[in-house]
Amino acid sequence: MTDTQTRQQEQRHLTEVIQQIKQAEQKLQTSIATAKSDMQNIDQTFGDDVHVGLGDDGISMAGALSIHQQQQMLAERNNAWQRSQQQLNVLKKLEDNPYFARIDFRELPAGKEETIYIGLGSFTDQHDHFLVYDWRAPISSIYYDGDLGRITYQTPDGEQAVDVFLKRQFIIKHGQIQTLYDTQETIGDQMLLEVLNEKSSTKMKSIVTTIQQEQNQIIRDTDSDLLFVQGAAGSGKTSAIMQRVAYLLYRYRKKLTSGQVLLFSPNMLFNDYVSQVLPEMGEQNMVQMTYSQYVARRLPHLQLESLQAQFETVLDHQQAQVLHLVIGLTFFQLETQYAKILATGGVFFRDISFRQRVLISKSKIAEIYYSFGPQYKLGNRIDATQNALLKLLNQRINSEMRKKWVQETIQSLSQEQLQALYDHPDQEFKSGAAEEKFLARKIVVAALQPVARKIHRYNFINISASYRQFLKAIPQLVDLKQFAITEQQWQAYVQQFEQQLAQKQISLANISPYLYLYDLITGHHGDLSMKFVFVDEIQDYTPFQLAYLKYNFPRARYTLLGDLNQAILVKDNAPSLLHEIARLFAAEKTRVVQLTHSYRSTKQITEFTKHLLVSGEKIVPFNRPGELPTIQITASSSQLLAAVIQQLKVNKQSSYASAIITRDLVAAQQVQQQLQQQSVPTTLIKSENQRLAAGDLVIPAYLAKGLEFDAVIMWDASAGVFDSQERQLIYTMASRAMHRLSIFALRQLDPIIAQVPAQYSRRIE
Ligand SMILES: Nc1ncnc2c1ncn2[C@@H]1O[C@H](COP(=O)(O)OP(=O)(O)OP(=O)(O)O)[C@@H](O)[C@H]1O
Repeated sequence: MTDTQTRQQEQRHLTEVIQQIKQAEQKLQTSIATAKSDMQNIDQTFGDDVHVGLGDDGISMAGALSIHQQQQMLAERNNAWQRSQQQLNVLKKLEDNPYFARIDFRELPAGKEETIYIGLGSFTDQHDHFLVYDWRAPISSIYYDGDLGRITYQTPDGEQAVDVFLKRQFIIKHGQIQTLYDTQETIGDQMLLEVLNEKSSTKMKSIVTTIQQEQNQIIRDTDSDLLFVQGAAGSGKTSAIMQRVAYLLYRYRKKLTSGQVLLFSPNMLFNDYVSQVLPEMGEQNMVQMTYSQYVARRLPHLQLESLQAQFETVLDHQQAQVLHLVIGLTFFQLETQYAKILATGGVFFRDISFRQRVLISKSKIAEIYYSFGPQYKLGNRIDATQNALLKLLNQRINSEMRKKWVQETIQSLSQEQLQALYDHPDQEFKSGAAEEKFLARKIVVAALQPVARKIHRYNFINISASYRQFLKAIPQLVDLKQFAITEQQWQAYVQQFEQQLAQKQISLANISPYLYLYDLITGHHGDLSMKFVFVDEIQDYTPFQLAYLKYNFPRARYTLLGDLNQAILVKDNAPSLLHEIARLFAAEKTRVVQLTHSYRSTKQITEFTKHLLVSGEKIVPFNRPGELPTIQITASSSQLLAAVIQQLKVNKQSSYASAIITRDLVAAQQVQQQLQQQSVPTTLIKSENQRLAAGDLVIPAYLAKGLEFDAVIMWDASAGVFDSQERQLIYTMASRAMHRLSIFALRQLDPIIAQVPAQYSRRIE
């Protein structure tokens, strides 16, 4: 067959499939219309384009949504009508672009020839014959996993071998074939090149048509309890997460809901950035939050150190040593062991007060708590204490009823309020005294309600005193010398913690051990319903945090993704992180995957950025040609500004949106102001609670994490701006660029950038 004939034939097939899809759509629409009239309310509350946690009035709203709330919202949307609506949405997408690949194969040893088409979702005709296979169906993996010839894939009944003799890829737009390629390779480079050449957008896209073999391993892994993915910048880690969630929702449909999948993301901007990927694939978003949100939500009265402060805090050597202990796995284990000691002492309590009087004193509570024998576990002990306290509270009702305030309250009530207290109108009493007693009891019980609620919520535990006690006990629990810390240094740390707490502040390093102690005392078992937990940018987590996450979601399987070369918050700790995490999981259930290919940037940019690293040689650029990154060193600040303005213009001419990335927030604010004075409009991204805007941005490095831009302008990469520890920060900034990277410095270039061999960049004089 000639190329033209092939194309015509494929177009005919396409048109035929689209026709059938349209018919199916009509049918579904009719049945939805009927169901819809029954379910008006749900329709209004949970419209299909409500993305979880991302209301139109700003992302900050999502900050208030707890995991539980997000889960509920997702569950409620999971009703039959919503599912039909979802199906319809998938059909609408298929109508435009039903499939992106065709595979011809024969099942081995002796099957007959078959042709299948693969698309975003499955579609069958009236006879249940598959016209399009979902990309997540078992058979579809042969598209991603191998070349032509013998390939095996996993079916529910075990491994199946096939002989593949045609692999065809399509680019279809609005029902028309734009391009088709027959390919020998796993996924043709040409198709990938077309996709990667596209312009950036404020929302991440799905990569379903061009998933690479090494990425497919991650997406379809169902065996590991811990899947650890180390991948270079731009290697598709985040993309793989999104595809993996979609895959898991398909693979375990009916057993797994999107409310049982949780993604910890680096910041809220990132949540917004990835918010469209799953809906685009016809799936609901999973629960998403940042680690800070997760922990801070539990301590609303304390102020948690901000992302900016965390990034900008500079520690001296001694402080860093101490911190090293506090964020480590050893500390987690120490605390776990410490819980055993708590059965004999070390838990502190608060007085239970009522109307400015102590009702049950802390010493009384301690006496009750420690009256239970050693056989009581901490969780049981606190519950037994709670019961005893509630009983005591009950006993107080009678004596309280005789108090003056009760009489005064009764007298102050209006007739209406009084009536409301009776069990029913015209309630009879033996005597006036009996009636008075009845009313007094009602008043007292109502007034004690908040006290009972506090007891139910364990408000009688003094967690800060208990935690302080734990910190003070540390020198007895561990040999500080092993951590190169003196006892004095440790005391200084404890003192600093106390001072912060007195001001109602807590650092990110302390909040997790603080909460963990509370959990141990209360016997909190974590969220057993969460089945999959994803953590992106794992290099910015501490081993303690990861151990604590595992404690909180004990039944979940974990996918942890990161790039140890991009550790910008937890400096120094990255190399040992993998080692420490591995200790939390059984070795046979742990899988480590390395992604070495980098797709985001042009070959020239990746070649340049990998030389910023000490051992970046393992990074393999994708062969997408572009310009060399440029470096321009100016003699004065005004020249620097003028050069950047010029670069913005040049980028605009190439239809590139630019991101000016600065080292920190102060620099970003200054740049934006200077640009404003020159009437150059840019959007300053200064907080993670903002949304990404189209057009040119100014953004500090720690907020640019995980994002990408057509053109990156690295602002002020002059000597002295970055310290020698900030190689990874520079790498993160530069590796955000997809098509163009321009570096600007004042007078002298930063030494880390200066040591990149000259052939990888172009100097502009
Ligand atoms: N298989 C693929 N097909 C098409 N595009 C891809 C593929 N893999 C990755 N990309 C593209 O490469 C870019 C980088 O991907 P992604 O953001 O997932 O990488 P990452 O590893 O999370 O990067 P970083 O660690 O630097 O944030 C994105 O634009 C993504 O769409």
